Amino acid sequence: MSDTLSPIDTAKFVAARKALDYVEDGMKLGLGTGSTAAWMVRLLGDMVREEGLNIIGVPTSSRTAELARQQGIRVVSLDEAKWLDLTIDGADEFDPELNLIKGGGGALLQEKIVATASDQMIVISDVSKRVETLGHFPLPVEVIPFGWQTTKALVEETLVAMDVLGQQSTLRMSGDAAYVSDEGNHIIDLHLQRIGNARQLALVLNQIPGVVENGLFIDICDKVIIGHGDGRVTVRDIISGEESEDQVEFEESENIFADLD
Ligand SMILES: O=C(CO)[C@H](O)[C@H](O)COP(=O)(O)O
Repeated sequence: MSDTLSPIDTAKFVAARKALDYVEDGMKLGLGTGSTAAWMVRLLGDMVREEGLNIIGVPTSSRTAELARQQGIRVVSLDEAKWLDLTIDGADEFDPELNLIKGGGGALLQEKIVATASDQMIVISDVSKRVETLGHFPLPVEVIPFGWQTTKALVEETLVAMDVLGQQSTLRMSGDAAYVSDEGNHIIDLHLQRIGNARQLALVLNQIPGVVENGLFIDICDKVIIGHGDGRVTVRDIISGEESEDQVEFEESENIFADLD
């Protein structure tokens, strides 16, 4: 990877960096999954080492657990932590109400459980994920392997009955085999283009036998930190309605991307 950050990497980096302003000593933190969240975990590791913070992390995937441990962050299960102060995670899309599509990285089930068990969820994202209406990004639906083809057919029938635009669904693959989540499930991606009523769709999908969870996060996210390619961040809080802007300064020499795989 080049030593110079691309605008998209800069945007993700500054969003991740800004999120750490909300981390306090003694917090129990939900640690998200994906490239933006991975950079947040790396920066959090630096903070824990340099400032000696007493932080407990609950990862939302085996990948994040491994990274957090490598970074010297104390990792516990959600059952051990019970309730979290804050979860910081990425997203595939967010709308003006801060409803989200998540699960592009296949970790939506643990991500939703962890975010819901937190006092606050902050999403960190580059500006490209901001949409007026959710649905351009394929909506992931996690299903149990038993009878997954029947579940897929039922999901498609449901989309037709709800008159949702675009009713195609595909089984997510990992090479030649079906993708298997950390919980041993498969993922069906729904290619919808536009989700008119995300709240209703989220509820209806979870009524279908075989569906474990869907990637619509409704009323879960409290704040979004949007990174821009020039180092600016916009912070939007859904509860206060406030929006603020800041500039995150960093040296190219601290390019944490340079040693990523
Ligand atoms: O939901 C997720 C993983 O299941 C990720 O948060 C989402 O896919 C965004 O990833 P990235 O930060 O790499 O763009």
